[in-house]
Amino acid sequence: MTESNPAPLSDEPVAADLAPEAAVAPVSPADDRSARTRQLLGMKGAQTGDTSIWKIRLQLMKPITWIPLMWGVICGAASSGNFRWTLENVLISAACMFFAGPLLTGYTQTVNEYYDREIDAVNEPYRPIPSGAIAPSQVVTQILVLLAAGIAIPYALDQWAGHTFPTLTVLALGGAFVAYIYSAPPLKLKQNGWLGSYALGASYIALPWWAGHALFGDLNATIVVLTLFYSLAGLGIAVVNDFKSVEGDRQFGLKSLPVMFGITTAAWICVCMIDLFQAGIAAYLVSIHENLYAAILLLLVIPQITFQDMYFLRDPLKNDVKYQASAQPFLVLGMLVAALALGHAGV
Ligand SMILES: C/C(=C\COP(=O)(O)OP(=O)(O)O)CCC[C@H](C)CCC[C@H](C)CCCC(C)C
Repeated sequence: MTESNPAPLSDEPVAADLAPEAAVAPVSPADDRSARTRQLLGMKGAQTGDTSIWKIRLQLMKPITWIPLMWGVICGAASSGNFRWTLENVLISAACMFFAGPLLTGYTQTVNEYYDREIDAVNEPYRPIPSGAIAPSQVVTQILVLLAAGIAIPYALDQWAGHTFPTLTVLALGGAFVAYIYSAPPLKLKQNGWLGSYALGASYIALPWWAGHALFGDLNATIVVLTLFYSLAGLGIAVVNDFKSVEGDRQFGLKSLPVMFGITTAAWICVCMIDLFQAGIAAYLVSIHENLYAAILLLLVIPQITFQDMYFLRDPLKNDVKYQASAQPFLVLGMLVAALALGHAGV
């Protein structure tokens, strides 16, 4: 069975029997605690065996992945140049972060888990659907609830902002659509390494940025183009995520960059994209005379290059998670620096 020709969508738990070893391996109490936390956050190295349906539902939504989207909203609010520290603005921003993170990213991840259940039975059999912890029909209900709430809140925020054109609602609908075609057949963008990774990078950097910007200011073409450019660095980050599943991806015909180019070349493509596109944003900041912000952004790229050299390029398969944990804080801080510069320049 290949990814391009996926299994019929039955209501049966997919593959508890494909991964019996995951359920019986003995673990120490410390390992057990860590595995449970990883399970709840939706991280690699989790364990099976949780019986609470709410914990399983949360695990499907991968809370760890909400953070970049929530951060993107903050960047957008900063780049609008209009954010003021009032209680109302803080609550409104929190509502925007809530729909971008828990609701729509939660929806995205749940859709992804649903359509990936066959391949996950090979790559990560401890995940909720392949381990049999939740039935696919329950997952579909979860997807619909998250989607409905993830559209209702931006609609309310459009009313608050007095938008004549419902920008936030349209962004949410567009994001939900991209999320769907990313994971679901027939398009399944993730099958194509370039397209899928760019969709992911843009959705994690540009879309929430646009939402935060539109909430407090006017979303204009310059911000749209710049953030789409920034998303090419996000593409590099997205590819880092593909090294862990290279064997299963190859087996299921998914053309991720590591599958297409091999581990070493793909790792170099990753780091070049991450570094060069951040540097490109810094160059733009210089061009609009935001030199201090540009210098800070470039300084934040240096530790990322260091971690690429120390961890990622030496062994991308072993050090992918370690690299992300070490380098990503600098990348996301750089996003905020760029956003503040744009807000300061009144772009
Ligand atoms: C499902 C996603 C990544 C997981 O991909 P993959 O299956 O390759 O990796 P795993 O093996 O680790 O599962 C993320 C896909 C993102 C998607 C293209 C679009 C996201 C849309 C946003 C959530 C919408 C935000 C809207 C906005 C207005 C804030």
